[in-house]
Amino acid sequence: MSLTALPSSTVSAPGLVPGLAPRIPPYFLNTDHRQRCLAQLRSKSTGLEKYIYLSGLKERDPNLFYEVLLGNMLEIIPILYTPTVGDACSSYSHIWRRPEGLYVSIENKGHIKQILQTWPGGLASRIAVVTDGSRILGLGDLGANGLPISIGKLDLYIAGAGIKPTSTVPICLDLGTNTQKFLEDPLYIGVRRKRPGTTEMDAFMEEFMQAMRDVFPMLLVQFEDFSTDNAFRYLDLFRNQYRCFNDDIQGTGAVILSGFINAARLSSAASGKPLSEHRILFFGAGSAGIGVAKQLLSFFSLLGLSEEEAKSSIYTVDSKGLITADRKGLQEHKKFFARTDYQGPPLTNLTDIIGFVKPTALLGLSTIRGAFTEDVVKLMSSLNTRPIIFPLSNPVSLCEVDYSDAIKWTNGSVIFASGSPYKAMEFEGKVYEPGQGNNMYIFPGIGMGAILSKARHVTDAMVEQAAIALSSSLSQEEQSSELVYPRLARIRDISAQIALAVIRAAQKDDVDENTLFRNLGDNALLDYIKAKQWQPCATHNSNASNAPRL
Ligand SMILES: NC(=O)C1=CN([C@@H]2O[C@H](COP(=O)(O)OP(=O)(O)OC[C@H]3O[C@@H](n4cnc5c(N)ncnc54)[C@H](O)[C@@H]3O)[C@@H](O)[C@H]2O)C=CC1
Ligand SMILES: CC(=O)C(=O)O
Ligand SMILES: [Mg+2]
Repeated sequence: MSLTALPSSTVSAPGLVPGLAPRIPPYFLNTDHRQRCLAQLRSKSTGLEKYIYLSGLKERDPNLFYEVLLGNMLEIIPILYTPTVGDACSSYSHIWRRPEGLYVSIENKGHIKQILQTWPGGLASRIAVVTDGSRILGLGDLGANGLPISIGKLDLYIAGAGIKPTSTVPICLDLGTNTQKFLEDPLYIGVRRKRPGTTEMDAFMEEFMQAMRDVFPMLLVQFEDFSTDNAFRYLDLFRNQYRCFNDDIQGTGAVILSGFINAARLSSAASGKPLSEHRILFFGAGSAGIGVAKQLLSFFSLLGLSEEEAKSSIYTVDSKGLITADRKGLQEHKKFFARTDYQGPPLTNLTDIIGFVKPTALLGLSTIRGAFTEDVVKLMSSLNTRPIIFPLSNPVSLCEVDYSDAIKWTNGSVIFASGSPYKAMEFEGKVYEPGQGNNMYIFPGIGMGAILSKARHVTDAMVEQAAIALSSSLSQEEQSSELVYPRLARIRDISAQIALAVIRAAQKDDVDENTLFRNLGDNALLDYIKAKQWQPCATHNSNASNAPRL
Protein backbone atom coordinates (compact mmCIF):
# COMPACT_ATOMS: atom_id res chain seq x y z
CA MET A 1 0.00 0.00 0.00
CA SER A 2 1.39 3.39 -0.90
CA LEU A 3 1.65 5.78 1.98
CA THR A 4 0.61 8.64 -0.21
CA ALA A 5 -2.59 6.72 -0.85
CA LEU A 6 -3.43 6.67 2.83
CA PRO A 7 -5.98 9.07 4.24
CA SER A 8 -4.28 11.86 6.10
CA SER A 9 -5.08 9.72 9.08
CA THR A 10 -6.92 10.45 12.22
CA VAL A 11 -7.20 7.04 13.78
CA SER A 12 -7.96 7.14 17.45
CA ALA A 13 -5.92 5.29 20.00
CA PRO A 14 -8.30 3.50 22.33
CA GLY A 15 -6.77 2.89 25.71
CA LEU A 16 -4.06 5.48 25.32
CA VAL A 17 -5.50 8.06 27.67
CA PRO A 18 -3.41 11.23 27.84
CA GLY A 19 -1.39 11.12 31.01
CA LEU A 20 -1.34 7.29 31.36
CA ALA A 21 1.53 6.77 28.95
CA PRO A 22 3.40 10.00 29.55
CA ARG A 23 6.43 9.10 27.39
CA ILE A 24 4.25 9.05 24.26
CA PRO A 25 2.91 12.47 23.31
CA PRO A 26 -0.84 12.43 24.07
CA TYR A 27 -2.03 12.83 20.49
CA PHE A 28 0.88 11.04 18.76
CA LEU A 29 -1.36 8.21 17.62
CA ASN A 30 -3.70 10.67 15.96
CA THR A 31 -0.94 11.26 13.46
CA ASP A 32 0.57 8.99 10.84
CA HIS A 33 4.05 8.23 12.09
CA ARG A 34 5.06 6.70 8.74
CA GLN A 35 4.59 10.09 7.11
CA ARG A 36 6.77 11.62 9.83
CA CYS A 37 9.49 9.04 9.12
CA LEU A 38 9.33 9.80 5.40
CA ALA A 39 9.57 13.52 6.05
CA GLN A 40 12.57 12.94 8.32
CA LEU A 41 14.16 10.73 5.68
CA ARG A 42 13.60 13.30 2.94
CA SER A 43 15.08 16.08 5.06
CA LYS A 44 18.52 14.43 4.90
CA SER A 45 20.69 15.99 2.27
CA THR A 46 22.91 13.09 1.18
CA GLY A 47 22.27 9.46 0.32
CA LEU A 48 24.61 8.35 3.10
CA GLU A 49 22.68 10.37 5.72
CA LYS A 50 19.48 8.77 4.46
CA TYR A 51 21.10 5.34 4.76
CA ILE A 52 22.13 6.06 8.36
CA TYR A 53 18.64 7.33 9.20
CA LEU A 54 17.02 4.17 7.79
CA SER A 55 19.44 1.94 9.64
CA GLY A 56 18.51 3.73 12.88
CA LEU A 57 14.82 3.38 12.10
CA LYS A 58 15.27 -0.36 11.56
CA GLU A 59 16.96 -0.67 14.93
CA ARG A 60 14.27 1.35 16.74
CA ASP A 61 11.28 -0.29 15.13
CA PRO A 62 11.81 -3.00 12.49
CA ASN A 63 8.10 -3.33 11.71
CA LEU A 64 7.76 0.35 11.03
CA PHE A 65 10.94 0.27 8.92
CA TYR A 66 9.60 -2.52 6.69
CA GLU A 67 6.18 -0.89 6.48
CA VAL A 68 7.75 2.33 5.23
CA LEU A 69 10.03 0.38 2.87
CA LEU A 70 7.19 -1.67 1.37
CA GLY A 71 5.11 1.44 0.79
CA ASN A 72 7.93 3.37 -0.87
CA MET A 73 10.16 0.87 -2.64
CA LEU A 74 11.09 3.04 -5.60
CA GLU A 75 12.37 5.73 -3.27
CA ILE A 76 14.02 3.58 -0.60
CA ILE A 77 15.58 0.61 -2.42
CA PRO A 78 18.19 2.84 -4.12
CA ILE A 79 19.29 3.91 -0.61
CA LEU A 80 19.46 0.49 1.04
CA TYR A 81 20.87 -1.02 -2.14
CA THR A 82 22.70 0.23 -5.20
CA PRO A 83 23.79 2.99 -5.59
CA THR A 84 23.89 4.31 -1.98
CA VAL A 85 24.85 1.01 -0.33
CA GLY A 86 28.15 1.48 -2.20
CA ASP A 87 28.80 4.68 -0.19
CA ALA A 88 27.74 2.91 3.00
CA CYS A 89 30.23 0.10 2.36
CA SER A 90 33.05 2.46 1.38
CA SER A 91 32.69 4.36 4.66
CA TYR A 92 31.33 1.62 6.93
CA SER A 93 34.23 1.76 9.37
CA HIS A 94 33.38 5.41 9.92
CA ILE A 95 29.58 5.23 10.08
CA TRP A 96 29.41 2.03 12.16
CA ARG A 97 26.98 2.41 15.07
CA ARG A 98 25.82 -1.00 16.25
CA PRO A 99 26.12 -4.71 15.50
CA GLU A 100 23.82 -5.60 12.61
CA GLY A 101 25.28 -8.80 11.19
CA LEU A 102 27.74 -11.57 11.84
CA TYR A 103 31.48 -11.23 11.35
CA VAL A 104 33.44 -14.45 10.95
CA SER A 105 37.13 -13.68 11.06
CA ILE A 106 40.14 -15.58 9.75
CA GLU A 107 41.26 -15.39 13.39
CA ASN A 108 38.23 -17.55 14.31
CA LYS A 109 39.61 -20.48 12.30
CA GLY A 110 39.17 -23.69 14.25
CA HIS A 111 36.20 -22.15 16.18
CA ILE A 112 33.85 -21.03 13.43
CA LYS A 113 30.99 -23.17 14.71
CA GLN A 114 31.04 -21.45 18.09
CA ILE A 115 30.94 -18.05 16.38
CA LEU A 116 27.92 -19.04 14.29
CA GLN A 117 26.16 -20.40 17.38
CA THR A 118 26.08 -16.90 18.82
CA TRP A 119 23.58 -15.79 16.14
CA PRO A 120 20.18 -15.30 17.83
CA GLY A 121 18.14 -16.70 14.87
CA GLY A 122 19.53 -20.21 15.43
CA LEU A 123 17.61 -23.06 13.79
CA ALA A 124 14.98 -20.66 12.38
CA SER A 125 17.58 -19.14 10.05
CA ARG A 126 16.78 -19.76 6.39
CA ILE A 127 18.91 -17.47 4.24
CA ALA A 128 22.40 -16.02 4.68
CA VAL A 129 24.03 -13.57 2.31
CA VAL A 130 27.78 -14.07 2.70
CA THR A 131 30.42 -11.72 1.35
CA ASP A 132 34.16 -11.62 1.93
CA GLY A 133 34.19 -7.97 0.93
CA SER A 134 36.76 -8.57 -1.81
CA ARG A 135 34.74 -7.09 -4.71
CA ILE A 136 31.88 -4.96 -3.44
CA LEU A 137 29.81 -3.82 -6.46
CA GLY A 138 32.48 -2.40 -8.76
CA LEU A 139 34.27 -0.72 -5.85
CA GLY A 140 36.98 -3.30 -5.29
CA ASP A 141 38.33 -4.82 -2.08
CA LEU A 142 36.56 -3.12 0.85
CA GLY A 143 37.45 -5.82 3.40
CA ALA A 144 35.30 -5.83 6.53
CA ASN A 145 33.40 -2.80 5.25
CA GLY A 146 31.40 -5.14 3.00
CA LEU A 147 28.69 -6.05 5.52
CA PRO A 148 26.07 -3.51 4.26
CA ILE A 149 25.88 -5.38 0.93
CA SER A 150 24.73 -8.51 2.79
CA ILE A 151 22.28 -6.44 4.82
CA GLY A 152 20.91 -4.68 1.71
CA LYS A 153 20.42 -7.94 -0.20
CA LEU A 154 18.56 -9.43 2.77
CA ASP A 155 16.32 -6.36 3.00
CA LEU A 156 15.39 -7.16 -0.60
CA TYR A 157 14.60 -10.75 0.38
CA ILE A 158 12.30 -9.38 3.07
CA ALA A 159 10.69 -6.64 0.99
CA GLY A 160 10.78 -8.45 -2.35
CA ALA A 161 9.91 -12.02 -1.43
CA GLY A 162 8.43 -11.74 2.04
CA ILE A 163 11.11 -13.73 3.86
CA LYS A 164 10.79 -13.19 7.63
CA PRO A 165 13.43 -10.76 8.95
CA THR A 166 14.29 -13.16 11.77
CA SER A 167 15.12 -15.88 9.23
CA THR A 168 17.91 -13.83 7.63
CA VAL A 169 21.62 -13.82 8.49
CA PRO A 170 23.90 -11.11 7.04
CA ILE A 171 27.51 -12.30 7.14
CA CYS A 172 30.83 -10.67 6.34
CA LEU A 173 33.90 -12.90 6.33
CA ASP A 174 36.73 -10.82 7.71
CA LEU A 175 39.74 -12.25 5.91
CA GLY A 176 41.85 -9.12 5.72
CA THR A 177 42.10 -6.69 2.83
CA ASN A 178 44.62 -5.88 0.15
CA THR A 179 43.50 -2.23 0.11
CA GLN A 180 46.29 -0.31 1.77
CA LYS A 181 44.22 2.74 2.77
CA PHE A 182 42.02 0.55 4.99
CA LEU A 183 45.01 -1.14 6.59
CA GLU A 184 46.29 2.34 7.45
CA ASP A 185 42.92 3.72 8.63
CA PRO A 186 42.89 3.93 12.45
CA LEU A 187 39.09 3.40 12.42
CA TYR A 188 39.15 0.34 10.13
CA ILE A 189 36.93 -2.32 11.75
CA GLY A 190 38.50 -5.45 10.23
CA VAL A 191 41.54 -7.56 10.90
CA ARG A 192 44.69 -5.70 9.84
CA ARG A 193 46.33 -8.13 7.47
CA LYS A 194 46.52 -8.91 3.79
CA ARG A 195 44.17 -11.52 2.39
CA PRO A 196 45.22 -15.17 2.74
CA GLY A 197 46.55 -17.28 -0.13
CA THR A 198 44.44 -19.98 -1.77
CA THR A 199 45.39 -22.84 0.58
CA GLU A 200 44.62 -20.90 3.77
CA MET A 201 41.40 -19.44 2.29
CA ASP A 202 40.19 -22.84 1.04
CA ALA A 203 40.70 -24.38 4.50
CA PHE A 204 38.76 -21.49 6.06
CA MET A 205 35.92 -21.77 3.54
CA GLU A 206 35.64 -25.56 4.00
CA GLU A 207 35.34 -25.13 7.77
CA PHE A 208 32.90 -22.24 7.35
CA MET A 209 30.53 -24.11 5.03
CA GLN A 210 30.54 -27.24 7.17
CA ALA A 211 29.89 -25.15 10.29
CA MET A 212 27.04 -23.30 8.53
CA ARG A 213 25.32 -26.60 7.77
CA ASP A 214 25.84 -27.88 11.31
CA VAL A 215 24.50 -24.75 12.98
CA PHE A 216 21.82 -23.75 10.43
CA PRO A 217 20.68 -27.02 8.80
CA MET A 218 17.82 -25.44 6.81
CA LEU A 219 19.76 -22.48 5.53
CA LEU A 220 20.51 -21.39 1.95
CA VAL A 221 23.82 -19.59 1.39
CA GLN A 222 24.00 -16.79 -1.18
CA PHE A 223 27.62 -15.96 -2.05
CA GLU A 224 27.94 -12.28 -2.82
CA ASP A 225 30.70 -10.07 -4.15
CA PHE A 226 33.64 -12.42 -3.87
CA SER A 227 36.48 -11.53 -6.24
CA THR A 228 36.08 -13.30 -9.54
CA ASP A 229 38.48 -16.24 -9.15
CA ASN A 230 37.08 -17.12 -5.74
CA ALA A 231 33.49 -16.59 -6.88
CA PHE A 232 33.89 -19.29 -9.55
CA ARG A 233 36.07 -21.45 -7.31
CA TYR A 234 33.69 -21.69 -4.34
CA LEU A 235 30.63 -22.07 -6.52
CA ASP A 236 32.28 -25.05 -8.24
CA LEU A 237 33.55 -26.50 -4.95
CA PHE A 238 30.33 -26.16 -2.97
CA ARG A 239 27.35 -26.19 -5.32
CA ASN A 240 26.88 -29.97 -5.23
CA GLN A 241 27.76 -30.27 -1.57
CA TYR A 242 25.67 -27.54 0.06
CA ARG A 243 22.47 -25.54 -0.41
CA CYS A 244 24.08 -22.49 -2.03
CA PHE A 245 24.34 -20.31 -5.11
CA ASN A 246 26.39 -17.36 -6.31
CA ASP A 247 24.35 -14.24 -6.91
CA ASP A 248 26.87 -12.44 -9.13
CA ILE A 249 27.29 -15.42 -11.46
CA GLN A 250 23.92 -17.18 -11.38
CA GLY A 251 21.56 -14.44 -10.15
CA THR A 252 22.94 -11.91 -12.62
CA GLY A 253 22.96 -14.55 -15.36
CA ALA A 254 19.28 -15.25 -14.79
CA VAL A 255 18.14 -11.65 -14.54
CA ILE A 256 19.94 -10.64 -17.73
CA LEU A 257 18.72 -13.71 -19.63
CA SER A 258 15.23 -12.62 -18.66
CA GLY A 259 15.65 -8.99 -19.76
CA PHE A 260 17.50 -10.05 -22.89
CA ILE A 261 14.65 -12.33 -24.01
CA ASN A 262 12.28 -9.35 -23.87
CA ALA A 263 14.80 -6.93 -25.40
CA ALA A 264 15.61 -9.30 -28.27
CA ARG A 265 11.92 -9.63 -29.09
CA LEU A 266 11.56 -5.84 -29.29
CA SER A 267 14.74 -5.49 -31.32
CA SER A 268 13.85 -8.30 -33.75
CA ALA A 269 10.31 -6.95 -34.15
CA ALA A 270 11.84 -3.63 -35.28
CA SER A 271 14.52 -5.09 -37.55
CA GLY A 272 12.59 -8.05 -38.92
CA LYS A 273 15.65 -10.25 -38.25
CA PRO A 274 15.20 -13.65 -36.57
CA LEU A 275 15.96 -14.01 -32.86
CA SER A 276 18.62 -16.59 -33.65
CA GLU A 277 20.68 -13.93 -35.44
CA HIS A 278 21.40 -11.87 -32.33
CA ARG A 279 25.07 -11.36 -31.60
CA ILE A 280 26.06 -10.31 -28.10
CA LEU A 281 29.22 -8.44 -27.14
CA PHE A 282 30.23 -8.50 -23.47
CA PHE A 283 32.41 -5.62 -22.34
CA GLY A 284 33.86 -7.05 -19.10
CA ALA A 285 34.63 -10.73 -18.54
CA GLY A 286 34.66 -11.19 -14.77
CA SER A 287 32.30 -13.23 -12.58
CA ALA A 288 29.32 -11.21 -13.76
CA GLY A 289 30.27 -10.96 -17.46
CA ILE A 290 31.07 -14.65 -17.86
CA GLY A 291 28.17 -15.67 -15.56
CA VAL A 292 25.74 -13.77 -17.79
CA ALA A 293 27.38 -14.98 -21.01
CA LYS A 294 27.02 -18.62 -19.90
CA GLN A 295 23.39 -18.08 -18.95
CA LEU A 296 22.67 -16.40 -22.29
CA LEU A 297 23.60 -19.66 -24.02
CA SER A 298 20.10 -20.67 -22.91
CA PHE A 299 18.61 -17.88 -25.03
CA PHE A 300 19.92 -19.63 -28.12
CA SER A 301 19.31 -23.19 -26.91
CA LEU A 302 15.67 -22.29 -26.21
CA LEU A 303 15.50 -21.34 -29.91
CA GLY A 304 16.83 -24.80 -30.83
CA LEU A 305 20.47 -23.86 -31.52
CA SER A 306 23.33 -26.16 -30.48
CA GLU A 307 25.81 -25.09 -27.79
CA GLU A 308 28.47 -24.50 -30.45
CA GLU A 309 26.10 -22.28 -32.45
CA ALA A 310 25.10 -20.41 -29.30
CA LYS A 311 28.72 -19.93 -28.26
CA SER A 312 29.60 -18.54 -31.68
CA SER A 313 27.06 -15.70 -31.13
CA ILE A 314 28.84 -14.48 -27.97
CA TYR A 315 32.00 -12.36 -27.86
CA THR A 316 33.83 -11.27 -24.72
CA VAL A 317 36.16 -8.35 -24.08
CA ASP A 318 38.37 -7.67 -21.07
CA SER A 319 40.89 -4.94 -20.23
CA LYS A 320 43.22 -6.35 -22.92
CA GLY A 321 40.60 -6.34 -25.68
CA LEU A 322 38.68 -9.01 -27.58
CA ILE A 323 39.37 -12.33 -25.86
CA THR A 324 40.93 -14.77 -28.29
CA ALA A 325 42.07 -18.34 -27.70
CA ASP A 326 45.63 -17.59 -28.80
CA ARG A 327 46.18 -15.10 -25.95
CA LYS A 328 48.91 -16.28 -23.54
CA GLY A 329 48.05 -16.87 -19.86
CA LEU A 330 44.29 -16.62 -20.31
CA GLN A 331 42.45 -17.09 -16.99
CA GLU A 332 40.42 -20.28 -16.75
CA HIS A 333 37.00 -18.57 -16.68
CA LYS A 334 37.74 -16.67 -19.91
CA LYS A 335 38.64 -19.74 -21.99
CA PHE A 336 35.13 -20.96 -22.82
CA PHE A 337 34.18 -17.91 -24.92
CA ALA A 338 37.66 -17.17 -26.31
CA ARG A 339 37.35 -16.67 -30.07
CA THR A 340 39.13 -18.82 -32.58
CA ASP A 341 37.80 -16.93 -35.61
CA TYR A 342 39.94 -13.80 -35.32
CA GLN A 343 43.51 -13.72 -36.53
CA GLY A 344 45.40 -10.48 -36.47
CA PRO A 345 46.80 -7.99 -34.03
CA PRO A 346 44.90 -7.80 -30.70
CA LEU A 347 41.67 -5.81 -31.07
CA THR A 348 41.70 -3.41 -28.14
CA ASN A 349 39.55 -0.46 -29.19
CA LEU A 350 35.83 -0.93 -28.52
CA THR A 351 34.69 0.69 -31.77
CA ASP A 352 37.09 -1.57 -33.74
CA ILE A 353 35.73 -4.58 -31.87
CA ILE A 354 32.15 -3.53 -32.64
CA GLY A 355 33.14 -3.05 -36.28
CA PHE A 356 34.46 -6.63 -36.36
CA VAL A 357 31.63 -8.30 -34.37
CA LYS A 358 28.65 -6.19 -35.57
CA PRO A 359 26.73 -6.99 -32.39
CA THR A 360 23.01 -6.48 -31.92
CA ALA A 361 23.58 -6.17 -28.17
CA LEU A 362 26.33 -4.57 -26.08
CA LEU A 363 26.45 -5.52 -22.39
CA GLY A 364 28.73 -3.73 -19.92
CA LEU A 365 30.05 -5.49 -16.81
CA SER A 366 33.43 -3.79 -16.73
CA THR A 367 33.27 -1.22 -13.88
CA ILE A 368 34.47 1.39 -16.40
CA ARG A 369 32.42 4.58 -16.17
CA GLY A 370 31.55 6.10 -19.52
CA ALA A 371 33.15 3.28 -21.55
CA PHE A 372 30.18 3.40 -23.94
CA THR A 373 31.10 6.71 -25.50
CA GLU A 374 29.10 8.69 -28.03
CA ASP A 375 31.09 6.99 -30.85
CA VAL A 376 30.36 3.54 -29.43
CA VAL A 377 26.64 4.16 -28.94
CA LYS A 378 26.24 5.84 -32.36
CA LEU A 379 28.03 2.93 -34.02
CA MET A 380 25.63 0.47 -32.31
CA SER A 381 22.77 2.66 -33.51
CA SER A 382 24.05 2.69 -37.10
CA LEU A 383 24.25 -1.12 -37.10
CA ASN A 384 20.82 -1.77 -35.54
CA THR A 385 17.30 -0.38 -35.88
CA ARG A 386 16.93 -0.85 -32.12
CA PRO A 387 20.31 -1.53 -30.46
CA ILE A 388 20.27 -3.36 -27.13
CA ILE A 389 22.60 -1.58 -24.72
CA PHE A 390 22.79 -2.80 -21.12
CA PRO A 391 25.41 -0.90 -19.04
CA LEU A 392 25.21 -3.14 -15.97
CA SER A 393 28.12 -2.05 -13.77
CA ASN A 394 27.29 -0.81 -10.28
CA PRO A 395 27.04 1.57 -8.61
CA VAL A 396 25.79 4.28 -10.93
CA SER A 397 29.14 6.11 -10.71
CA LEU A 398 30.68 3.16 -12.61
CA CYS A 399 27.92 2.72 -15.19
CA GLU A 400 29.20 2.43 -18.78
CA VAL A 401 26.73 5.03 -20.11
CA ASP A 402 24.05 7.26 -18.59
CA TYR A 403 20.49 6.73 -19.73
CA SER A 404 20.05 10.28 -21.00
CA ASP A 405 23.09 9.95 -23.27
CA ALA A 406 22.01 6.54 -24.57
CA ILE A 407 18.59 7.96 -25.48
CA LYS A 408 20.04 11.11 -27.05
CA TRP A 409 22.76 9.34 -29.06
CA THR A 410 20.30 6.76 -30.49
CA ASN A 411 17.40 9.19 -31.02
CA GLY A 412 15.37 7.14 -28.56
CA SER A 413 15.78 3.80 -30.36
CA VAL A 414 17.92 2.15 -27.66
CA ILE A 415 16.59 -0.78 -25.62
CA PHE A 416 18.23 -0.03 -22.31
CA ALA A 417 18.73 -1.65 -18.92
CA SER A 418 21.30 -0.58 -16.33
CA GLY A 419 22.50 -2.22 -13.12
CA SER A 420 21.64 0.80 -10.96
CA PRO A 421 18.43 2.77 -11.32
CA TYR A 422 17.84 5.71 -13.67
CA LYS A 423 14.73 7.84 -13.82
CA ALA A 424 12.33 7.98 -16.76
CA MET A 425 13.10 10.88 -19.10
CA GLU A 426 11.48 12.96 -21.78
CA PHE A 427 13.17 13.27 -25.17
CA GLU A 428 11.65 15.21 -28.05
CA GLY A 429 8.19 15.09 -26.52
CA LYS A 430 8.17 11.39 -25.65
CA VAL A 431 8.66 9.78 -22.25
CA TYR A 432 11.17 6.90 -22.11
CA GLU A 433 11.48 4.43 -19.22
CA PRO A 434 14.75 2.58 -18.54
CA GLY A 435 14.93 -1.01 -17.31
CA GLN A 436 16.95 -2.02 -14.27
CA GLY A 437 18.89 -5.18 -15.07
CA ASN A 438 19.82 -6.08 -11.54
CA ASN A 439 19.86 -9.45 -9.82
CA MET A 440 17.52 -7.98 -7.17
CA TYR A 441 14.64 -9.01 -9.46
CA ILE A 442 15.59 -12.66 -9.29
CA PHE A 443 17.46 -13.72 -6.12
CA PRO A 444 14.48 -13.16 -3.78
CA GLY A 445 12.37 -15.57 -5.88
CA ILE A 446 15.19 -18.11 -6.31
CA GLY A 447 15.79 -18.00 -2.55
CA MET A 448 12.12 -18.30 -1.67
CA GLY A 449 11.66 -21.27 -4.03
CA ALA A 450 14.78 -23.04 -2.74
CA ILE A 451 13.80 -22.45 0.88
CA LEU A 452 10.19 -23.62 0.54
CA SER A 453 11.08 -26.72 -1.45
CA LYS A 454 14.03 -27.36 0.89
CA ALA A 455 16.14 -27.86 -2.22
CA ARG A 456 19.33 -29.81 -1.47
CA HIS A 457 21.09 -27.82 -4.20
CA VAL A 458 20.34 -24.95 -6.52
CA THR A 459 20.44 -26.56 -9.96
CA ASP A 460 21.00 -24.95 -13.36
CA ALA A 461 17.39 -25.67 -14.28
CA MET A 462 16.14 -23.81 -11.18
CA VAL A 463 18.12 -20.74 -12.25
CA GLU A 464 17.01 -20.97 -15.89
CA GLN A 465 13.34 -21.42 -14.97
CA ALA A 466 13.58 -18.41 -12.65
CA ALA A 467 14.75 -16.34 -15.64
CA ILE A 468 11.97 -17.59 -17.88
CA ALA A 469 9.36 -16.89 -15.19
CA LEU A 470 10.65 -13.33 -14.79
CA SER A 471 10.66 -12.70 -18.54
CA SER A 472 7.05 -13.93 -18.81
CA SER A 473 5.83 -11.86 -15.87
CA LEU A 474 5.28 -8.56 -17.71
CA SER A 475 1.73 -7.26 -17.58
CA GLN A 476 -0.09 -6.12 -20.72
CA GLU A 477 0.57 -2.52 -19.75
CA GLU A 478 4.31 -3.19 -19.21
CA GLN A 479 4.54 -4.89 -22.59
CA SER A 480 2.76 -2.02 -24.33
CA SER A 481 5.21 0.36 -22.66
CA GLU A 482 8.02 -1.75 -24.17
CA LEU A 483 9.57 -2.51 -20.78
CA VAL A 484 12.03 -5.37 -20.47
CA TYR A 485 11.46 -5.90 -16.73
CA PRO A 486 8.27 -5.58 -14.69
CA ARG A 487 7.77 -2.55 -12.49
CA LEU A 488 9.50 -2.81 -9.11
CA ALA A 489 6.28 -2.12 -7.21
CA ARG A 490 5.08 -5.61 -8.27
CA ILE A 491 8.18 -7.40 -6.97
CA ARG A 492 6.33 -9.48 -4.33
CA ASP A 493 3.99 -10.96 -6.92
CA ILE A 494 6.84 -11.49 -9.33
CA SER A 495 8.97 -13.20 -6.65
CA ALA A 496 6.08 -15.57 -5.90
CA GLN A 497 5.83 -16.50 -9.60
CA ILE A 498 9.59 -17.04 -9.75
CA ALA A 499 9.48 -19.15 -6.57
CA LEU A 500 6.79 -21.33 -8.14
CA ALA A 501 8.94 -21.94 -11.23
CA VAL A 502 11.97 -22.66 -9.03
CA ILE A 503 10.03 -25.20 -6.95
CA ARG A 504 8.78 -26.97 -10.09
CA ALA A 505 12.35 -27.15 -11.45
CA ALA A 506 13.61 -28.48 -8.09
CA GLN A 507 10.96 -31.20 -8.28
CA LYS A 508 11.99 -32.16 -11.83
CA ASP A 509 15.62 -32.37 -10.75
CA ASP A 510 14.57 -34.36 -7.69
CA VAL A 511 16.37 -32.08 -5.23
CA ASP A 512 13.24 -31.05 -3.29
CA GLU A 513 13.49 -32.45 0.25
CA ASN A 514 10.01 -31.09 0.84
CA THR A 515 7.94 -33.23 -1.54
CA LEU A 516 4.56 -32.00 -0.24
CA PHE A 517 4.18 -29.53 -3.11
CA ARG A 518 4.40 -32.22 -5.76
CA ASN A 519 0.69 -32.93 -5.64
CA LEU A 520 -0.40 -29.29 -5.50
CA GLY A 521 -1.58 -27.56 -8.71
CA ASP A 522 0.11 -24.33 -9.81
CA ASN A 523 -2.69 -22.04 -8.60
CA ALA A 524 -2.84 -23.66 -5.18
CA LEU A 525 0.95 -23.55 -4.84
CA LEU A 526 1.08 -19.90 -5.89
CA ASP A 527 -1.58 -19.08 -3.27
CA TYR A 528 0.45 -20.99 -0.68
CA ILE A 529 3.64 -19.09 -1.55
CA LYS A 530 1.84 -15.75 -1.33
CA ALA A 531 0.29 -16.69 1.99
CA LYS A 532 3.76 -17.49 3.33
CA GLN A 533 5.05 -13.99 2.50
CA TRP A 534 5.79 -12.11 5.68
CA GLN A 535 4.04 -8.77 6.19
CA PRO A 536 5.08 -6.22 8.76
CA CYS A 537 2.32 -5.95 11.34
CA ALA A 538 0.83 -2.47 11.42
CA THR A 539 2.98 -0.43 13.76
CA HIS A 540 0.70 2.53 13.75
CA ASN A 541 -2.78 3.77 13.14
CA SER A 542 -4.51 0.47 13.71
CA ASN A 543 -4.98 0.09 17.43
CA ALA A 544 -3.28 0.88 20.68
CA SER A 545 -1.76 -2.57 21.16
CA ASN A 546 0.26 -2.08 17.98
CA ALA A 547 1.50 1.30 19.01
CA PRO A 548 5.23 1.98 18.93
CA ARG A 549 6.94 0.41 21.90
CA LEU A 550 7.52 2.50 25.00
N1 LIG B 1 23.58 -5.49 -12.69
C1 LIG B 1 23.80 -6.49 -11.86
O1 LIG B 1 22.88 -7.15 -11.36
C2 LIG B 1 25.20 -6.83 -11.50
C3 LIG B 1 26.23 -6.01 -11.82
N2 LIG B 1 27.51 -6.34 -11.48
C4 LIG B 1 28.56 -5.37 -11.77
O2 LIG B 1 29.42 -5.88 -12.74
C5 LIG B 1 30.69 -5.26 -12.58
C6 LIG B 1 31.77 -6.32 -12.74
O3 LIG B 1 31.69 -7.29 -11.72
P1 LIG B 1 32.65 -8.57 -11.76
O4 LIG B 1 32.50 -9.29 -13.04
O5 LIG B 1 32.45 -9.40 -10.57
O6 LIG B 1 34.05 -7.83 -11.63
P2 LIG B 1 35.47 -8.16 -12.23
O7 LIG B 1 36.40 -7.16 -11.68
O8 LIG B 1 35.77 -9.60 -12.03
O9 LIG B 1 35.28 -7.95 -13.79
C7 LIG B 1 35.50 -6.79 -14.47
C8 LIG B 1 35.85 -7.16 -15.90
O10 LIG B 1 35.96 -5.96 -16.64
C9 LIG B 1 37.15 -6.00 -17.38
N3 LIG B 1 37.67 -4.65 -17.59
C10 LIG B 1 38.26 -3.83 -16.69
N4 LIG B 1 38.68 -2.71 -17.30
C11 LIG B 1 38.35 -2.82 -18.60
C12 LIG B 1 38.54 -2.00 -19.73
N5 LIG B 1 39.14 -0.82 -19.63
N6 LIG B 1 38.09 -2.43 -20.92
C13 LIG B 1 37.47 -3.63 -21.03
N7 LIG B 1 37.26 -4.46 -19.99
C14 LIG B 1 37.69 -4.06 -18.79
C15 LIG B 1 38.13 -6.83 -16.56
O11 LIG B 1 39.17 -7.33 -17.36
C16 LIG B 1 37.19 -7.89 -16.04
O12 LIG B 1 37.07 -8.92 -16.99
C17 LIG B 1 30.66 -4.56 -11.21
O13 LIG B 1 30.51 -3.18 -11.39
C18 LIG B 1 29.42 -5.11 -10.56
O14 LIG B 1 28.81 -4.17 -9.71
C19 LIG B 1 27.82 -7.52 -10.85
C20 LIG B 1 26.83 -8.37 -10.51
C21 LIG B 1 25.43 -8.07 -10.76
C1 LIG C 1 24.16 -6.16 -8.10
C2 LIG C 1 25.31 -6.90 -7.66
O1 LIG C 1 25.20 -7.99 -7.13
C3 LIG C 1 26.61 -6.34 -7.87
O2 LIG C 1 26.75 -5.28 -8.48
O3 LIG C 1 27.58 -6.97 -7.43
MG1 LIG D 1 26.92 -8.62 -6.21
